[in-house]
Amino acid sequence: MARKKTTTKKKTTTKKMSLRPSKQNTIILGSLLILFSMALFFSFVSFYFTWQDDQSLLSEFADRNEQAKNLLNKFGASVSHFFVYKGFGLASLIFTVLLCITGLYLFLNLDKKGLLKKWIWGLIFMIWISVAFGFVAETHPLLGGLVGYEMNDFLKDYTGTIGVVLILIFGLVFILVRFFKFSPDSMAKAFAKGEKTIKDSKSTKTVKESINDERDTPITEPVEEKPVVIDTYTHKKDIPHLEKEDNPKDDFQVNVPVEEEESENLNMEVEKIVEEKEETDNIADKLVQDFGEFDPTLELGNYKFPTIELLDQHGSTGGITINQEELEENKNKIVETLKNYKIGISQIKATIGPTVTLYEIVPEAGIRISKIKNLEDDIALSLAALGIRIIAPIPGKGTIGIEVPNKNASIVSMRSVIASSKFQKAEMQLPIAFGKTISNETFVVDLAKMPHLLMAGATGQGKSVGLNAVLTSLLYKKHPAEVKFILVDPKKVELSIYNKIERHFLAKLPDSEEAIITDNAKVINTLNSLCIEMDNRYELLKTAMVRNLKEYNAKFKARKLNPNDGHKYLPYIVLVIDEFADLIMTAGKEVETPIARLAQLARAIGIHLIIATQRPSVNVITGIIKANFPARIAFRVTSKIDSRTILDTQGADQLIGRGDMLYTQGNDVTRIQCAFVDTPEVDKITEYIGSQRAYPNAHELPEYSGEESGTSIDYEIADRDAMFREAAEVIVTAQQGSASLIQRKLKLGYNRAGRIIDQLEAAGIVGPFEGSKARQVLVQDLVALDHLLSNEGN
Ligand SMILES: Nc1ncnc2c1ncn2[C@@H]1O[C@H](COP(=O)(O)OP(=O)(O)OP(=O)(O)O)[C@@H](O)[C@H]1O
Repeated sequence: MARKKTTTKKKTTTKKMSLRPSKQNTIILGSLLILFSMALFFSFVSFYFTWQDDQSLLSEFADRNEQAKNLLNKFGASVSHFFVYKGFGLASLIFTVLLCITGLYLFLNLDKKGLLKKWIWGLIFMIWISVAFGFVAETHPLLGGLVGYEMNDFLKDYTGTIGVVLILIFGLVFILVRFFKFSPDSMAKAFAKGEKTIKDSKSTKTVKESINDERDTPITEPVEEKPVVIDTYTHKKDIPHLEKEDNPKDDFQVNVPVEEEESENLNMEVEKIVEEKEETDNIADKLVQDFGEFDPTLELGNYKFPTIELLDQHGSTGGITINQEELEENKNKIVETLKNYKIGISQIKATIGPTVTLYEIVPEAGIRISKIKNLEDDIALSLAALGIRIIAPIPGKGTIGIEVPNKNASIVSMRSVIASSKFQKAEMQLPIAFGKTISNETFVVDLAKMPHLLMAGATGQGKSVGLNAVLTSLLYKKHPAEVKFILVDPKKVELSIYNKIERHFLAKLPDSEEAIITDNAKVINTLNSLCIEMDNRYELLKTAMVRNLKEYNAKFKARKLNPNDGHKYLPYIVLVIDEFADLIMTAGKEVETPIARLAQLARAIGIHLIIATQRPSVNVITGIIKANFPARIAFRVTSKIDSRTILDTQGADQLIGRGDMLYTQGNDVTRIQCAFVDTPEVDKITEYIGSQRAYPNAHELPEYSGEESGTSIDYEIADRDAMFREAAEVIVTAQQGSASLIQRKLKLGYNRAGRIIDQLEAAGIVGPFEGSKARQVLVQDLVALDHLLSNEGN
């Protein structure tokens, strides 16, 4: 086992390395090219002075006793012989320059767009120069090199001397026009400029003289006042106007066009200077250009999403069968019952859902709504049906709704909701298809928006199926890189089917064997670890200057965040706790506090909680939990009080069970028939996913050393936390040794409060860890504490 683990770890590191090499390797390659080009340059230059002496050594390269005079010894002599003598002669130096430029581009990681152009022009220069030298200095082979000599010879054989001259002139013209951008115009301008600058120096003198001589007022005015006006406008446009109007003299007019021409030329140069691209954003652009956006799914690139065929139809063919007689009968009974109570109906309409039919009635004018509401039980009695719910009035409509269960409820299969286009096309971060509403519409919500979910209902009413529907929805929509689950299952059997996808979708503490947590003590550690993960994620978001996980991941994908600074793609984490009541009964505040903290703060950083409970009593669903779980689902409960505890309103007590549920995310309550997914189906899905290539391990949560690990630590007095004394006073005053108390009173983080508790234990102020109970406080009062602490140093 251990062996297996190490090899897999190695694999991941090599994989990670391979993502980064380009940047480091280009720097190395760049410096290598620069140094190599320098070596070539020195070799070539010194070759001109030493080639005669070294020529005899060329054939004795391997002989160590022989030494060449070239600055780079035999290497220099050989390479230069090849490049200079047998190659391009003096023009070979251009090659070293090109090599050096390439090295610099790589070393400084510059945009390599212009590099190819430089090489093409460099080679054209090399050929032209070597041919030119070959032509003018035929007897000096080192100037033109063998290439120059041979090409010259070749051309001469076919075109004669004049032909070679013409070809060389054409080459020169080509280079001047295309590379140096020479044109007859620009040459003429350059000449004119030369002349004018000479003239300028003369003319400024004459202007000054002429100012003094003749026109005093028209010239002194603009000279003194106008510059102030000019300052507020662009110089280029205003100066000419003023000067032209006021000074029709030739001397002034000459100055103006010269300036304009200069600015034209300057404009040309300005266009070339486009060197702003040095920000991280643009580096990111380049990275995105080079490698594309970061793809978090790449590590499991071949991952196949589960297919719809893995899910059963459960006998439902999608349509709902409702008996027309039943409809008519129910309508008549409703109308009659209401008539008995002197409530007239002006209109009635039925909407058939999978389990219930909604009869919408519009009462006659003047009828009080509360009257109908009070008749709920009577209507139920006359319809002889359980689970009647009256919605008076239906929010957003001017009608009163009466929900009557269908005699033959149809099952809403998970398959039908997963296959629905509403779910398939859902552009949500964490889409969940719960089931179908009363009007037979697939109900899809985004867990990321909820942002946490509380599920409650009496036993056997469909909670576990509901949890499976949530998890299945996510498995059908999300890649293993995008979401991780932490599953807490005190019943040990409900969620164990998800073990198969441990290395794909589950997250766990570093040292734990099982990914699915069944032990309540471990839940505390996991929750605290999640709190650390939350703090870490907030830190990452802060440095990335984004507000939530979505923006963070988008920025990371666009390669704007450097993995070397600790940034990484952050998957959503969904914590599912089945049987929360059990947990809160055994661990109490120790779970409630981290859960509340996570629920309050974790929404922005992609940690979402789903807690399910059988016992919806107030000591389980406490105020603090309720306040932080706006999205709630109630399956059937046994009493109105339970319904109120979950939903803050009654109604859940009138559900018919078997997945009939009420969903609220604030004010509105929606009745939904939960989609049914059976254990064998989930089994097939997890099998399908589990048989595919997985990550080496389950996603690791940050390490959390619980309070129990600190029992034997002997803390030095000097190492104590700055808040140690305050914490000791809080604990002694309250006579309750718990980290969460310190945390609350002193507003400290988990880790710090935990450390202080350890230090208090080491100082003998509190007793050892006692599981879910608070530690015993060993100091009676503040006087005793003072005494203890002041005697400590002695
Ligand atoms: N959406 C549904 N559609 C049809 N039948 C359902 C649905 N949900 C639950 N049932 C039926 O109710 C039974 C009990 O459901 P489930 O196991 O989810 O209940 P539970 O609330 O989790 O119970 P417990 O709390 O005891 O675990 C299921 O075996 C199934 O037959």
